[in-house]
Amino acid sequence: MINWPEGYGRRVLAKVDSTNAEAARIAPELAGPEWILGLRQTQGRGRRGRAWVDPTGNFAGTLVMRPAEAPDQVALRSFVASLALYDAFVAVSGRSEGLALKWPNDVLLNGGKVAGILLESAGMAGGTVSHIAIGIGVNLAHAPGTEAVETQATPPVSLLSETGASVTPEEFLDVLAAAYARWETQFVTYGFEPIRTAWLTRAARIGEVITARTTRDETTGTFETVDTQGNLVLKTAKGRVAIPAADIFF
Ligand SMILES: O=C(O)CCCC[C@@H]1SC[C@@H]2NC(=O)N[C@@H]21
Repeated sequence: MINWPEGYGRRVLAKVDSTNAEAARIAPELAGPEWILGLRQTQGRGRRGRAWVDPTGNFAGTLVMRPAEAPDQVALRSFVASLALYDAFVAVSGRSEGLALKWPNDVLLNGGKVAGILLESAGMAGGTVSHIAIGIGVNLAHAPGTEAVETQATPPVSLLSETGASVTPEEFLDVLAAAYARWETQFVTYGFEPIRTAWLTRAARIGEVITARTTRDETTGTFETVDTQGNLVLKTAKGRVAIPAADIFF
């Protein structure tokens, strides 16, 4: 273990249903932030109720924390985690070429999805959440087949296939945890603005026409920015639209 960040716990499980489910189980007893790594995950879950396919050799991990914060503040952690992932990929592959962040919380490598984040929070008490689970899945060694993803979704790729970098989940955790701790310190010290600025410099398709799709509707427009609440801002024929949650299609 190299440079493990002070104050963060680390547990490695040989087999788990979902590291996010494990996070919810251990949250009540938590003394401080804790990383959970699942070497084998049998019921990985993705965003919007989708399953997350997790072949052995890929990274499945969750950071569980109990910040005394309101839900809207907590939700901004997906940008913190995206930046940490970006830095971790640069550290393990030695390059930033081809890396980009896709709103709200995917990492792209050479145009394919190499990592996704599922942020879950629970248990409001006195206006703050009782815990958050930042679940991170990284295709280190294997990309799931395109049959595992929706039509028109960004095709999955793996770090190994795109860069030749062979990294174990444990090695990736060490690098990711250190990177996350650095961005988390920025966030709690200076707020969302430096995170937002850094995220935008790494954003995919900024200034281009994209489509944001929810279960109810679809909006197409020019990707202008991400606002101070983390919303996607599209310039459309009807004016500017701020979108809090959606899937993006290029
Ligand atoms: O849909 C997405 O892009 C988000 C995928 C998140 C998957 C990770 S794997 C570790 C953690 N545990 C889960 O059950 N899901 C997340």
